[in-house]
Parts: sequence; C-alpha cells; structure tokens
Amino acid sequence: MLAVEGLVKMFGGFSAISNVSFRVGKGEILGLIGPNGSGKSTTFNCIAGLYVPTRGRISFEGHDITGKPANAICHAGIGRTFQIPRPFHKLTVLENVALAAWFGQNRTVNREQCWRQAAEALELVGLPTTPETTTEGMGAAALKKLELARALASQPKLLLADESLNGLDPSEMNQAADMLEMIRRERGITIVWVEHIMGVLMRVVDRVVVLDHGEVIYDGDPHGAQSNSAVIEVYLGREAAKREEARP
Ligand SMILES: Nc1ncnc2c1ncn2[C@@H]1O[C@H](COP(=O)(O)OP(=O)(O)OP(=O)(O)O)[C@@H](O)[C@H]1O
Repeated sequence: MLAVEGLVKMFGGFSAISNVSFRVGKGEILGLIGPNGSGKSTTFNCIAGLYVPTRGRISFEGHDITGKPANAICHAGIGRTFQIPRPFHKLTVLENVALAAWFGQNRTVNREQCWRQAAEALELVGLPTTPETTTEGMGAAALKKLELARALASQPKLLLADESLNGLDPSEMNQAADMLEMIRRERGITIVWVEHIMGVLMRVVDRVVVLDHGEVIYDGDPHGAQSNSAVIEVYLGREAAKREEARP
C-alpha cells in the first residue's frame, strides 16, 4: 500500500535521514521506532507532505506522492495525528472533528455527512458526540482521542499515528494501543505507528522498522527485534547487547 524507497532528507549539509526504505502492506500495523534523533519524525513528515524529500520516492496505492503537499496527501487517503494535539478551543469537540471531515475530504461531502462522520469518529474513540461538549478541561488522554477522531474523520485508508503514547500513564498507554488495534479491526485502516516507547507498541504491531542515525537497522517481526543485537544496542547500549549475545 505504501512504499518508501531510498528516502534522504538533508537540512543544509546534515542528513536527518540518509537511506530509508520500507513497505507497508494493506491492513498492517507497522511500528516505526528508534531512539531520539534517529529520523522517525523526519520520515513521517516526508510521507505526510510536511517536508519535501531531498532524494527517494514515496508511493501510495501505486501512485507517486513524493513531495506532494500535506493537503494533497490527506486527500489521497493518508490521515495523520500530531504529537502535540492542537484542537480549536473556540469550537466544540464535534465541530473540531466535523471540520476535519470537511477539509480532509477536500470539501466533497455535504454538511450532514460531515456531522455524521464526525459523530462516528468520536464514537469510535470513545468521546461524547453531544453537540455542546467543549474541549475545556480535557486531559492528555482525551486530547489524544480527539486528535485521533480528527484524523479518522477524513476517512483515511492509511493512518500515520505520531507518538500517540506521549504524556499518558501506563494504563492509558495500553488503552491507546488497544484503540489502534480496534480501529484497524473495525475500519480496516492500515496504520503506521511512530513511537519511541517500545514495550506497549510491540503488543499490537505486526512488524517493526527500527531506525538509527537515519537508516533502517531492522525490518521484521516484533519478537525478532527484541532479540536483535543491533536493536538492543541502540536502545540499551553496547554492553547490554554484548550480555544478550553471551547468553546461552
Ligand atoms: N528542521 C530541522 N533542521 C535541522 N535538523 C533537524 C530538523 N529536524 C530534525 N533534525 C535533525 O534530524 C535528526 C532526526 O530528527 P527526527 O526528529 O526525525 O528524529 P526522531 O527519531 O523523530 O526523534 P524524537 O524521537 O526525538 O522525535 C536529528 O538529529 C534532528 O536534530
């Protein structure tokens, strides 16, 4: 469904990502992980149309989307969440999501459809669908759900979920992971989940791509990643990797 090939992004003379390639199959949940500064957000932003890649190719459902702007990427069927939710606080929760349905589908749906799709998205993430609910007093977990509902309202085929667990406590993290799994199950949406908290993610992803210094160091099943010495090294340090290798 999504193919990223030889992606390079330079900021001046610095390569934030130097050679990133991976594929995402329809219906998959892929975890894109790596330590701080490994290039996850840069890769994500190249796919979502916030950055124009320096080199490489990104294709979605067989169409070249490299360098297309964010609105065109969204209209093509790729929805995204942001690490820091920034809803319009002057609008109600339902209005926030209805607006995302309207602009996310390039204004091709009518008003009634927008309200209905907004209510469906809110229901799916477990937020109130009542027209008078405001964003006032919403905590981190509820704001993340609203962010997810806004992305879902644009009716994406592929959802790019950016560090959805940031700022959540352990039980909220588990709920958020379960929710992504439920979204795939209920809506058949393919998901790329960018995250740096490895544990919870491993439970629900089908495959992980691990980045380090802007390159892919592992692409495979989650269990394999947990025993892969290169992955252990970047997460826990060289000594932990040696101990792991020495284990009988
Ligand atoms: N706009 C920019 N200008 C210059 N350097 C940048 C820019 N954005 C990212 N970088 C650098 O590119 C590298 C990759 O950053 P990126 O944010 O993609 O990593 P990340 O894996 O998402 O990290 P984190 O988990 O901390 O969000 C880092 O060294 C970062 O400092």
